[in-house]
Amino acid sequence: MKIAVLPGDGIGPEITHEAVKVLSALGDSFEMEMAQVGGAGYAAHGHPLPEGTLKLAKEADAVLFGAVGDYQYDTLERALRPEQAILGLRKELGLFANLRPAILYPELAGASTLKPEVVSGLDILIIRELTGDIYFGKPRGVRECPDGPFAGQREGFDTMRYAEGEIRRIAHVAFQAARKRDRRVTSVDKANVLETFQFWRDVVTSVHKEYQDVELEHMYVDNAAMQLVRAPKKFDVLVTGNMFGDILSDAAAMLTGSIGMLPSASLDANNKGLYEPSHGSAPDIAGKGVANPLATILSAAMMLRFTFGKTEQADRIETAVKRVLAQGLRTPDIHEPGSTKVGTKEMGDAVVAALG
Ligand SMILES: NC(=O)C1=CN([C@@H]2O[C@H](COP(=O)(O)OP(=O)(O)OC[C@H]3O[C@@H](n4cnc5c(N)ncnc54)[C@H](O)[C@@H]3O)[C@@H](O)[C@H]2O)C=CC1
Ligand SMILES: CC(C)CC(=O)C(=O)O
Ligand SMILES: [Mg+2]
Repeated sequence: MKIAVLPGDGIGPEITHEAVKVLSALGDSFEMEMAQVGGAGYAAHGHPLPEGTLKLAKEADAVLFGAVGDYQYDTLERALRPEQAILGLRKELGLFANLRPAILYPELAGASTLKPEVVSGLDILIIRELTGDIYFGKPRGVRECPDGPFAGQREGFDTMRYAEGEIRRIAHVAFQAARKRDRRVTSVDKANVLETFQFWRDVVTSVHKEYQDVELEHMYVDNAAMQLVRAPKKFDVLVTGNMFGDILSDAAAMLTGSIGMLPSASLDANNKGLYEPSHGSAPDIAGKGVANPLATILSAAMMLRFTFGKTEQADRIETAVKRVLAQGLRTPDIHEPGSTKVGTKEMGDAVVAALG
């Protein structure tokens, strides 16, 4: 059981350290090897995804990832920016299915920015396609605008595209996940405007024929964004493209109390995966010891469940997280009167102590 640990930038090293601590406390024999990635990879090796890091990620059974990105690298040419590391890993490892469960722990009902009755009992699963869409489509760039009122000026452009097979495989993931839950899938698109997403809707509808025991509804992304804050509990499984999923999952994170609570699993066709919190490197709080490590710790639990099939160990971590929340421990991102404020390390220590 080899795990490649890639802490990355900003709060990445702090939160990953806590997740490693929790994994090490389980009493299993994981082989964990660390490597630099993102801005740290660029600083050490001149590339955000150094060859050795990619090799390690490919050889390992799973990857535990922190986050990448820092303002100081924002002016580098795009190919060298830290974010290319996570995009490159997703593509190189074929991690097309991103599972982002948004669960509101009862102890945090008062911490959400939404009213408790809107969010209490929330348990939805956002499934985001992760290796296609406008994030990867080519051509892209800045060129001379060929026509129209701005002809001759510079224009920026990207390409949105999805191949049928890409849509089919993520639709299968969504329907199969729904079978283990409430058997309802909402496919989110923008079929009223975009060719790519009319095609998405048609293909999802066709895959649905194999899953007649699962209810399928289609929803435009603007409405989905509204429904997520109006009545989020109406959703069960939400499946969507790379960009819409990126945006909607950050919005869903706030239903759970904080972006620091939302874990994720990025899986290939064989459940080999990369596990990372849904948030970024949070440079604004990096190095202060206040980042919430729970999304990363819960991502490690997802790793045990999906890649290693260690359900009991995954349950142990999730139960420990519930226990520390029940003890009233909160990192500062979660505003709750009467709670006990702790830092990143104290939260990690508390989870270890609560493993039982
Ligand atoms: N997978 C990845 O590695 C991702 C990397 N990024 C990168 O991260 C950098 C910062 O991006 P932002 O847009 O600011 O998004 P972000 O998710 O890093 O931060 C947004 C806000 O949430 C807070 N936050 C995030 N995680 C937290 C945690 N665990 N505990 C407490 N507070 C937390 C931050 O302090 C900030 O106020 C950029 O360079 C961006 O490209 C962004 C998203 C994903
Ligand atoms: C840095 C981006 C490429 C990724 C992102 O925002 C995400 O995966 O949520
Ligand atoms: Mg994002």
